[in-house]
Amino acid sequence: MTRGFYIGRFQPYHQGHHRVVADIAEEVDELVVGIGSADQSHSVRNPFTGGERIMMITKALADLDLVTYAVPLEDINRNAVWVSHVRSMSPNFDVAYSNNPLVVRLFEEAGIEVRGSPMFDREVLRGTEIRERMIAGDDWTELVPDAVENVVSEVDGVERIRQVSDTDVEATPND
Ligand SMILES: Nc1ncnc2c1ncn2[C@@H]1O[C@H](COP(=O)(O)OP(=O)(O)OP(=O)(O)O)[C@@H](O)[C@H]1O
Ligand SMILES: NC(=O)c1ccc[n+]([C@@H]2O[C@H](COP(=O)(O)O)[C@@H](O)[C@H]2O)c1
Repeated sequence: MTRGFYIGRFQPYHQGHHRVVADIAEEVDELVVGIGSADQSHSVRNPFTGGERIMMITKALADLDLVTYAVPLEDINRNAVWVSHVRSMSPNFDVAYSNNPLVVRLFEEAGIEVRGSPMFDREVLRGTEIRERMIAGDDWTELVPDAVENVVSEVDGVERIRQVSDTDVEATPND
């Protein structure tokens, strides 16, 4: 039995992540999806809460023939103990999947095997691109699984990211 661990911010969970998970499913029996920066929300870079990202991932992965666990992970301000933090919150895992150089380094220093994954259609399949399209009013829905589109709609996510991306409205002078 092999259990994998795939970490990301998933702001939002998109088709690139989904392709990676489908590939990982060929290599492991179970997968922990670690939702990084789970304490961050309501900003342009991190619009969705940990709970909203749990919904996106749980619903998007429902059809996969793979046991998955979505685990929210708050950031901590000490990289040297981050892997211990992850381990304290996650089911045990045998191999971690990431392309993030800091994450790779921290897991390798902790003696955990790390595997990279190929990038799919990275020109457009990027959280940053999707958030920019939401703000601009361009079509972003084709870049995410249907389940994610539904969650964004349920939480009024497009209106939220547009509102928080706005600069302060000038106060009207009284005199
Ligand atoms: N299009 C993609 N194809 C394959 N892997 C991807 C793709 N986009 C992101 N990943 C990988 O998924 C993991 C989590 O990514 P993350 O949540 O930061 O998404 P992102 O699209 O890079 O987001 P952002 O643009 O918000 O930084 C990382 O290891 C990242 O390399
Ligand atoms: N010290 C820490 O809290 C720490 C260290 C390394 C990675 N992380 C988190 O892991 C996640 C990595 O995901 P990405 O590969 O999508 O950047 C991010 O949410 C990042 O904040 C946190």
